[in-house]
Amino acid sequence: MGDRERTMLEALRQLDKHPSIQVLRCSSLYETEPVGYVDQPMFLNMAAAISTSLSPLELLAVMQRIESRLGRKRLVHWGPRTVDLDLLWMTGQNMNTRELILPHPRMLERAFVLMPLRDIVPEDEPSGLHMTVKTALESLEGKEGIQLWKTCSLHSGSALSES
Ligand SMILES: Nc1ncnc2c1ncn2[C@@H]1O[C@H](COP(=O)(O)OP(=O)(O)OP(=O)(O)O)[C@@H](O)[C@H]1O
Ligand SMILES: Nc1nc2c(c(=O)[nH]1)N=C(CO)CN2
Repeated sequence: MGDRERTMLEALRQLDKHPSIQVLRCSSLYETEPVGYVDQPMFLNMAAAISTSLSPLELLAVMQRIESRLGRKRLVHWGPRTVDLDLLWMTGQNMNTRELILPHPRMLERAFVLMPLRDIVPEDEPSGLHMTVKTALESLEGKEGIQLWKTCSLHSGSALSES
């Protein structure tokens, strides 16, 4: 909801500003048809690769603080929201607790996750997933509901900008 692109890039800037987080790569932005609860406007989705010394739960807490600072509102399950930050996976970390499941349990079913991920995950990168992002994407339907919105790149000095 709201200025989706601006909110998303601000979330990324706030992550990068954290002393223990560095945003390494970010995908293009994609406009995607809503999945799950379909009677709502299009989403913008993107993926970013970060490096961090934080534990998974510490990172999740940072992400949730950023969501609330940016005025996250969600009135309907899987419905419209201002911003939603999900942790997809962390190398070497598998967990299944009430607060955090890693890798994210629904990521391989979601073209709106896999298309942006494909931009930033090298094809041969061992991810800890049981299949590559490319294979998962090939086996999915519904990719037609996803359009490139804007390319996005990281520039030197960690200033995030679009082109
Ligand atoms: N990998 C994960 N990334 C983010 N949140 C997670 C993860 N695993 C479990 N959670 C928990 O899920 C809770 C609900 O998250 P949220 O409200 O963002 O769900 P959602 O984005 O609407 O749905 P979905 O999880 O299907 O994308 C969070 O409070 C968090 O504790
Ligand atoms: N297109 C799209 N649909 C969704 C999304 C999303 O990020 N993009 N997130 C959901 C729950 O997190 C539910 N449905």
